[in-house]
Amino acid sequence: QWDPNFAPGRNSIVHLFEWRWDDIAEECERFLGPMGYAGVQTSPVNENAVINNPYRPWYERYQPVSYNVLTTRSGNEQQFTSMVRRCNAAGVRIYVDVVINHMTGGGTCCTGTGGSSFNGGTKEYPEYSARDFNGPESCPSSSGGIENYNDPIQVRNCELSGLRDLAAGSDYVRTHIAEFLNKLISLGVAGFRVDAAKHMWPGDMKAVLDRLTNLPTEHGFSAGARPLIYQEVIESDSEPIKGTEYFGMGRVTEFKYGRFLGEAFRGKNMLKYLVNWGTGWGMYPDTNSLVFIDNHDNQRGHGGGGADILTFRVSRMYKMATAFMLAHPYGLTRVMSSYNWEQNWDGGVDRNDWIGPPNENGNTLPVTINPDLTCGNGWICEHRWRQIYNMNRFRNVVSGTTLNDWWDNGSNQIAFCRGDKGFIAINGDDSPLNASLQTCLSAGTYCDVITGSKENGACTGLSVTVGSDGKAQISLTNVTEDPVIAIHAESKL
Ligand SMILES: O=C(NCCCOc1c(-c2ccc(O)c(O)c2)oc2cc(O)cc(O)c2c1=O)[C@@H]1CCCN1C(=O)/C=C/c1ccc(O)c(O)c1
Repeated sequence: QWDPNFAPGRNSIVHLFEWRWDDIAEECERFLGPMGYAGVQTSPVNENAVINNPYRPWYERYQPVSYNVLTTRSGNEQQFTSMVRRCNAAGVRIYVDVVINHMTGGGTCCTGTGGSSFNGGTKEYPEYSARDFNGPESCPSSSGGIENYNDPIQVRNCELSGLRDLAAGSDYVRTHIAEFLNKLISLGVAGFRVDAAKHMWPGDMKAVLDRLTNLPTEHGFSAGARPLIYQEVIESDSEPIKGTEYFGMGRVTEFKYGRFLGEAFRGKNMLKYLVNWGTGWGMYPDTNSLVFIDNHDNQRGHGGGGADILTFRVSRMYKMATAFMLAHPYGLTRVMSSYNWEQNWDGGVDRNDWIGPPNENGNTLPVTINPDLTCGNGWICEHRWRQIYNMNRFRNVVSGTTLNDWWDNGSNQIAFCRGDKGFIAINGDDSPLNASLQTCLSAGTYCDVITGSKENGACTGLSVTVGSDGKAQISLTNVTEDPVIAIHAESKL
């Protein structure tokens, strides 16, 4: 269902992509809890195929081998269980990325990350055998693979990029998947990101989710709470399958969000048009949508969104777009937290888009924290960038308010209030913004949370003086590092 089961006062999920369980547990206690983040999306927790060619790619996590063996390069069941408890105790929920549409590739063989044997060729896995998979009787394509994305039957019943396609119509498969998800719920997980949901019949998805238990009260959930579900559906204007088919089971990833914001902040669309951002732009209703600037797939240049997706590599635009996302009331927000890899552009394609997490001989490196609170060992930690973690707090302070007092200069300078709790101004023009604007805040001096924070009763960055009429002189040159000003009720001196 659609409610994230967040602890009070928290609003955003962070995708700690490929992080180890021990590191997530530490991060919940030392950073995410104290900074007011609401939850973590983890990488898949169940055993996956060990792929050595290319060497241990990120997408090996998306080739399941077993549901019963919770051992991956992020850690084992004991470490996962401990992490969920520690994060829940810190007020941070855990959402697991679950891959339930398929198992490994047909050519993949023979050992999983937990040591299990399997054979993709013969469709033999520890818990599944050939009869549990779709074959020619249900897949209409000659190759057995998805050949035509305009045929919803092929998209659901044929093999996605060669991956063995589970027959989710079978009672055994539905029950086995539900047992896997219920095991995770018993460990304290608050919900699931359902990978490749577009490739599952909505009816099969519903049959599985109807088998799920309530969230256990001993993990701090209210009685009768149901797991949050958000389903990955990469829509395309030309494809018949739409996210709305999946609204009945939970939220759906809204890929238009990152595409449109990428276009706008890259200057392909004027920021003034963001005045009706949300359903006004044809995006899903607020309660059905899970929104993000980029994700693990489209930050690599493919998947839903193409070349306009903003990532950590274009950090100035990325921070502007993220500030807008976290300030705006629309959608359940997810912040991407990436690792670095050296791109190798060759004819418009990154030949290195497969590269897995920082590692030594396939063992994922721990996340190290530098004295300036940034991460080392190749982890980018966007969620630890001051402009982003301060805007996460902004989102918490303004929660429950609407968007009001929109202002723009007719092109790329915009500003708006959130009730009487927060105010943001963004300058996307190549000329300075210098105007007296309505901030909707009470008179006083406020710390700008983009250039700094309010610490020990003082502003470490710029401060803004609001008059008794709620107006303030907002001055944003276009050459500053971050052409954004944000102030809120808790950044007042
Ligand atoms: O070229 C590739 N794949 C073919 C084009 C991308 O198609 C895939 C899509 C896909 C792409 C676009 C769509 O509109 C769509 O409906 C599905 O979803 C997947 C989901 C998985 O769990 C595992 C996969 O291997 C894929 C996949 O290969 C490379 C090599 C194998 C993995 N992979 C990839 O590119 C892996 C991509 C991938 C993996 C996990 C994800 O959650 C995801 O969104 C994409």
